[in-house]
Order: sequence, then structure tokens, then C-alpha cells
Amino acid sequence: MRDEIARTGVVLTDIRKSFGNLEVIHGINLKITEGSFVVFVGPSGCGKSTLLRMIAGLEEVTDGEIEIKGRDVTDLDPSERGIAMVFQSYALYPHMSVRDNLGFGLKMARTPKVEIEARVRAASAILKIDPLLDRRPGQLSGGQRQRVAIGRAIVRKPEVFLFDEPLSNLDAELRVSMRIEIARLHRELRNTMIYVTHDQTEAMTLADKIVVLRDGRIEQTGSPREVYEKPANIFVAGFIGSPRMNLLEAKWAEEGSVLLGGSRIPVSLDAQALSPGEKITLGIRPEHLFVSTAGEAMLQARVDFSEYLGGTQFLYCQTDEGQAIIAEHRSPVPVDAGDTVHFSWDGPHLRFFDSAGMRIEPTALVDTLAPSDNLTG
Ligand SMILES: Nc1ncnc2c1ncn2[C@@H]1O[C@H](COP(=O)(O)OP(=O)(O)OP(=O)(O)O)[C@@H](O)[C@H]1O
Repeated sequence: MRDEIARTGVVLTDIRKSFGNLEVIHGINLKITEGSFVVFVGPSGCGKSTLLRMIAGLEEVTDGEIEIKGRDVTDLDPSERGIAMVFQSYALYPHMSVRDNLGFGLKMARTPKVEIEARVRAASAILKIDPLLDRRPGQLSGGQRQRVAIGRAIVRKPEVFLFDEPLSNLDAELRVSMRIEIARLHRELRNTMIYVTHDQTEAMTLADKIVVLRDGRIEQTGSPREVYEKPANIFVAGFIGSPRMNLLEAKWAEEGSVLLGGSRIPVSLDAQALSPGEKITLGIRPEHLFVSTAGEAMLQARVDFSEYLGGTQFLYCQTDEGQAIIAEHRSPVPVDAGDTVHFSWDGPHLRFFDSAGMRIEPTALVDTLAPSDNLTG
């Protein structure tokens, strides 16, 4: 028990938030291991920023408790919580030099001058911003400003770093390099980091654990591999991954087969809870659909659009039954808009969801996999 408390960076217990009469966070429970990198993702308005701001103390909780490193901080001021937050807007003081921006929070906390200087030096060395220390924010590029904003968080030596879409004002190339810097920073500092983003790649590459939110509730928490390979439900399956997982409406036929359109397709699913004729959704990722011959195909579709991206090609198709599917086509065989294509897949890549949208664990399938093939991440 003691060990668990020591290792727990942040604990949210039954967190609720209302604005006026409108409840937007509906009882969130989450344990964040100390030193881990947790990313909140979800559609616009699902409550990512509100949750982060409540952890920061910038927003009051309506109900529930927040603990940081075993200490109840629910009613503490932001400055007393041991957190530092990095915003999308950088929030730097325009009239101060970078050096003064970095040291300002410490100065306000009456930290001795030598200590401030030492911490500013250490942070600027970590972020390689030494040559910028005497400039003002207006004389910096977007990436440099964000580096200063991160530096300002580092000098405070927080227990927990909170990032609210820190890279979304940067252009694509800079986002990639800053993303790598943030990953490096986490590896060096080993602090707990909680990060809100819209960007799938940031979530997948930075997170130890992804928290998928929808409408103020957690849909799933898991490693990037878990949420990608074993989505808990149709919502997560459709949200994680770009392009999204194909979700095909089908009917359970009998043990070992489903009806997809007019065809009976063999599946390795031991679903005793399903009865013949019951609706079932098949999930298959674009990269797992491959162009095959008519004889072995599971699916026939017409290509509406084709996007050629060099290393790969996305085919946007309609099945004969009018279901939209996206396939990632990597073979050298050319496929163009207007073509009719036969698709197939390997059974283990298929995911199954019941009529309530929850994933059905393919027990029979898992039992027959070798341990090294198991999908737990
Ligand atoms: N100050 C506020 N007053 C009233 N409603 C608010 C306030 N702040 C947020 N909300 C509402 O709370 C819900 C969650 O908002 P929040 O900003 O946390 O979502 P988000 O997931 O961060 O969205 P986005 O990805 O668009 O930034 C939304 O419905 C939003 O309209």
C-alpha cells in the first residue's frame, strides 16, 4: 500500500465539474503512476482541458478529490500543488528578456538570486536556449518561445508537468522536432507529465498511457498499443488511428461465421453470447486490408478516391452495400479511382464489437495464439 502511494503521481477520485447547471465532467477516476507520461485525448469539448486545469488548480472541482504524490491538493492554490503548466499560447511576458521570463516565478516566490541563476542556467542548458537569454519573446520564433515556456516550467522543479496542447501553434516540421524534445525531456527528468492534445501522433509517440475521453467520461485508458490494438469499444476504435479503423456492419451467422453483405465470412470468434442474426460490427484497420483475388476476397468495393503519398496509398472505397471503407495499399500493383477491388485480411487483425458497441474478446483466437503473438502491450 505504502509503495503504491509512493509510486502514484496523481490520483483523481470521482472528479466532477459543472459550469452553472451543466455538468461537463461526470465522475472521473484515474491513477497516474509517478514518472509516467499520460496523454488525454478525445473530441473537441470532451473535457480534456477542463480536467487538466482542475489538476493545475486553475479551475475548481465541483466534487471529488485530487491527490499529487499522496497529498490532497483539491483546495490548494496552483502555486502550492507542485505543478507547472505549459500553455499553447506560451504566456510569456513580452517586455521581459528570456532570462527574466525564466526566473520570474522564482523571483516572486522570493527564491535567492544565486539559486534563480543556477536554475535558469540548468534549464537553458537542457533546452539549448543559452544564446537566447537576453532576447525578448518578440524576437523569438514560435518554437523558441515554446522552448522558453517549457524552460519556465523546468526551473520551478515541479512534481508534475502539465501541457495543454503545447505544440498546436507550431508548423508541422517544428511540431515534430519539439515533440522529440519533449520526449527527451521526459526521459531526462523522469517527472510525471500530463499532456492534452488533438494530435494522434503526439499521443501515440509520447504517451506511456493514453486516456481517451468522450463527453466528460473516460472511455479507455491503456498504453498506445493497447488502445490501438485492443480498443474497448467502437468509439475508441474509430477515434484512435488515422485514418480510422473501418467498422463494418455485419450479422452473426453461427459459430465461426458472420454475414457481411451477401457473403458468409469465416471468423475465429467463440461468441457464445451472440445469437444468429444478431448485429455485430467488424473492425479492420486500413493497413490490414489487402488487395486480393476475387476467389479469396472477403469484400468487394469500388474505389472512389485514391491518395498517393509516395510510400503508401490510401484508397477510399464503397462496398457493394454502400459501406465506406479506407484501405492502405502498399503493393506495387496500381489501383485507381473507379476500379473495383477485392479485399481480404488476416483473421487475427479483425476486431469484433457487439450491438452495444463493446469489443468482444475473441477468446478462441487468443487461446490459439503463441504467447509472443499476444497483443497486450
Ligand atoms: N468556462 C466555461 N464555462 C462554461 N462551459 C465551459 C467552460 N469551459 C469549458 N466549458 C465546457 O466544458 C466542456 C469541456 O470543455 P473543454 O475545453 O475542457 O474541452 P476540450 O476537450 O479541452 O475541448 P477542445 O479540444 O476543443 O479544447 C465543453 O462543453 C465546454 O463548452
